[in-house]
Amino acid sequence: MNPTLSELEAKATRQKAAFGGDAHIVCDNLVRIYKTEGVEVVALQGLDLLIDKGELVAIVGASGSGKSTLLNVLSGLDVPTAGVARVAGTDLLSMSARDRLRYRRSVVGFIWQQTARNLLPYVTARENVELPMKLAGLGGGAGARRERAGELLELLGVGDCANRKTPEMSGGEQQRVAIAVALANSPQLILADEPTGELDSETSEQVFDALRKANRELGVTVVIVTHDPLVSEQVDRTVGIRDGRTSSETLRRADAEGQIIAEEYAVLDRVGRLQLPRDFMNALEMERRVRLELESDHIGVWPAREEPSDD
Ligand SMILES: Nc1ncnc2c1ncn2[C@@H]1O[C@H](COP(=O)(O)OP(=O)(O)OP(=O)(O)O)[C@@H](O)[C@H]1O
Repeated sequence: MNPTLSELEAKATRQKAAFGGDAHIVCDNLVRIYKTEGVEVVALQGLDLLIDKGELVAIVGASGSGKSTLLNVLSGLDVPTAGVARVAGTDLLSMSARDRLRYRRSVVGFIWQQTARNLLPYVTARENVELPMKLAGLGGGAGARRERAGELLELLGVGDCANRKTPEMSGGEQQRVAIAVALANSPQLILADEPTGELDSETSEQVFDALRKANRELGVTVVIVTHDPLVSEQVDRTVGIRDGRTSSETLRRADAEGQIIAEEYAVLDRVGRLQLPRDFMNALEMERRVRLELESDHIGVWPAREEPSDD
């Protein structure tokens, strides 16, 4: 017997609910199209991504691949054109303006690459950290806010900068204070767009350590967009984005001797699409079509056979 319309609807709803389950971040077929002067740019082309609560994930990809667009969507700064984007159960497409403000103030914390964009220049580090609590009406009274700001600065190794104004700190110190600012309202998620981009390698390491500390000690989920191998090679999972889609994932784990083993995977979406690495395709001159063969434990991918020519 054919299923009724309501049975089909129930099935579709079940399938929709199943994707991502209770993952902390769910992006399902996410699309973001920018329109400027009649020209459309598809920055995200059906991106799928799941991140669990408490993960520390790096996002990498060539310039223009859509990394910042994704981060802007997750931070609530930008609204996607279509698809699903959900963080901690909050649907980022259907939020009211009021909910968006609340989301940006208390669910996510954001760190920009430009140190100057993260902090107010004319107040101290401690006052910078107190400010988001004050604006959100959180953190108790002035005394409690002051105490929390001090604790966060200590945790991130910049307790001695508490009474210094922004220009009186190094770039790395400013970024660590920026992490404290982002953590002020106890967010569930920290997003950082190239947080070590303007720093030398030693200072980058201190900033990355501060993010790792926030992740491990406070249990905050951390997503970092980066070109910095120091960051992308030290997280448990690195997600590669190509042409507005997740294309690869590198997972790292320690073996029995404590050596870190990194394995790179291509991402398979729900309808079976995957992106072959461009250098693999170039090496075998694969274009337009490939031949697939199902083996007992893998699928073989071969360049298409040469078409016999007429002459
Ligand atoms: N506000 C905008 N208006 C029009 N097009 C935009 C806008 N923002 C981004 N784009 C375009 O969307 C695409 C993705 O940009 P995005 O900034 O997300 O890439 P990215 O991977 O972060 O690059 P980069 O590493 O250079 O920062 C690019 O083609 C970019 O030109």
